[in-house]
Amino acid sequence: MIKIEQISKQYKGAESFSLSKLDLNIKEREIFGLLGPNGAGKTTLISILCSLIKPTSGTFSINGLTYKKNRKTLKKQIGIVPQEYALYPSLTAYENLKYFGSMYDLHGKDLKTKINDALDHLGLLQFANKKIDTFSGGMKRRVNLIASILHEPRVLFLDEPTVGVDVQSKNVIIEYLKQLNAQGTTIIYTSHHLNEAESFCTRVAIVDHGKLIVEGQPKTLIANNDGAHNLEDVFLSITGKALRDYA
Ligand SMILES: Nc1ncnc2c1ncn2[C@@H]1O[C@H](COP(=O)(O)OP(=O)(O)OP(=O)(O)O)[C@@H](O)[C@H]1O
Repeated sequence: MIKIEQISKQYKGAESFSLSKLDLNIKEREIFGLLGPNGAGKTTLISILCSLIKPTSGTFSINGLTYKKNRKTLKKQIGIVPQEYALYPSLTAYENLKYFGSMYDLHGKDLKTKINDALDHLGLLQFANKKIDTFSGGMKRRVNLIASILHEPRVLFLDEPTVGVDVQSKNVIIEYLKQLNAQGTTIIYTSHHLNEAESFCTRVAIVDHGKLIVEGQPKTLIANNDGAHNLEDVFLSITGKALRDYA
């Protein structure tokens, strides 16, 4: 479904490549985890796949469609949950979602039902008419997620959807994503929560220094890595223990 061929990215003015000749295939209905240390290139790859930025070289297609030729069709088929909140703080949750829905030509009763259903599923219906700036981090993450799925995308990209949220919110988010996946949505997400990725993802890729290091089912990667008991052991054995600070 997603075919990535030899994607490289060098940001303007940067000395090195943030992605280097990366190849990857993601199948329909997968829950695919992009894992890697800080600065590995995960956000860069997701941003390219969502056409927020252009690759320096290489190509990709989603469902056989490319942004160059099929921009409008593709835009309707994908949903994006960015790392930063895309919400308007002085508007209510409902007003925010109405706005995002209208960007995908959703209006009236249909939109209202979709918004209320999603708010209900994510435990937010009673807060529908409260302003976003009164919401906790976990509540904002859940509204951010709803904003990206109202148009029922076939592929959903999420950049660290459970960062900075409590365990309760995290569980609700993961369960909702599993439900979307069971209904046919392909999910590609980045995370630093390796326990979460191990149980949530059908397949993961570990990237480091802009390169794909390994990919496979979590259980296969664990079995193939001597002495590894879980995905975190695999991750540390592949990426090492050195800190990855950058500024
Ligand atoms: N706009 C930019 N201009 C220049 N360099 C950038 C830019 N955005 C990212 N980079 C660099 O590209 C590399 C990959 O960054 P990226 O944000 O894709 O990593 P990441 O794996 O998502 O990291 P994190 O886990 O910290 O979010 C880093 O070295 C980063 O400094």
